[in-house]
Amino acid sequence: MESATMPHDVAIAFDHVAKRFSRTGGPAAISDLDFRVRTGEHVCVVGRTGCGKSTSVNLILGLTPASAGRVDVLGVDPYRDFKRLRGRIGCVFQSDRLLPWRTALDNVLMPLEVLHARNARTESEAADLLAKVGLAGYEHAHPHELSGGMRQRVAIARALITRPDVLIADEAFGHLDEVTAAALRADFQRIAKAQGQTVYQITHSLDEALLLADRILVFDRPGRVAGEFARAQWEAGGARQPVRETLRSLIAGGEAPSLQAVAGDRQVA
Ligand SMILES: Nc1ncnc2c1ncn2[C@@H]1O[C@H](COP(=O)(O)OP(=O)(O)OP(=O)(O)O)[C@@H](O)[C@H]1O
Repeated sequence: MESATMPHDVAIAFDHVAKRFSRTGGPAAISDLDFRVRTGEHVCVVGRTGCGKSTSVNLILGLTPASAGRVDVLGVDPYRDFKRLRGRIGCVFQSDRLLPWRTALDNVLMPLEVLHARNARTESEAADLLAKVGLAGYEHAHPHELSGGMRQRVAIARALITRPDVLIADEAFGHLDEVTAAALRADFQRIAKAQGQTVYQITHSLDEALLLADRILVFDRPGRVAGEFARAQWEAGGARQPVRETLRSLIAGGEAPSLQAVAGDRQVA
């Protein structure tokens, strides 16, 4: 069902969402998540282990229902009406999840096959995408012939092949060596920005969040937003390190010093 109240410039909305896995009570995985992601915005979510980051991804993907509140993705309730979101959300996870018996090109084309949209034109688009992520010439390689970083590049191309409105990345670069991760992050951001995609990215790396995000959300246990920062806040002269420290403090679950106080300590204008 189309949401009547969802503004057009909002791609993802969590409206006081709670999630419990046990029907008989038990602790909440998410207690009260309330935030919006604007169309075309790149939001990175950070937070300590068990604060509900992956559960929020599963809610966006309609894999599990909210216990209370409302999740809205592109004006659609993803749990009740996921068929309306098919092809509109691309995902990259920590493990590449490639099918080992398929070539790189055939792995990229998988989402289109599910949509019955594989044809000569889309095959050529898949080859172009592989080239965009630096894999020209590897179209017919199988996953076992590729390095971990190359396999993750195939997974990124697969996430992009349907030209999704929303890209989800859940620890997508976390297991790669720093040089490979840096190159992949740059390509991922360049392509997503060029295509105007909304990105919802989970990461454990503050450097990654500060590099890629337009806005950073800090989650705390059990599943609530403990703080948020917009790029302008850490790009202001000298503010990057104070923001970093505030993020660290929020993630640790301690009392977060006010950003102004931290900046003031360091005599930041
Ligand atoms: N299918 C499930 N059944 C029961 N409990 C679950 C399930 N999935 C997650 N949880 C619980 O929900 C809470 C949040 O888990 P989640 O995986 O979303 O956290 P996370 O922030 O992604 O953690 P991490 O950073 O370690 O990946 C945890 O307490 C976890 O044990």
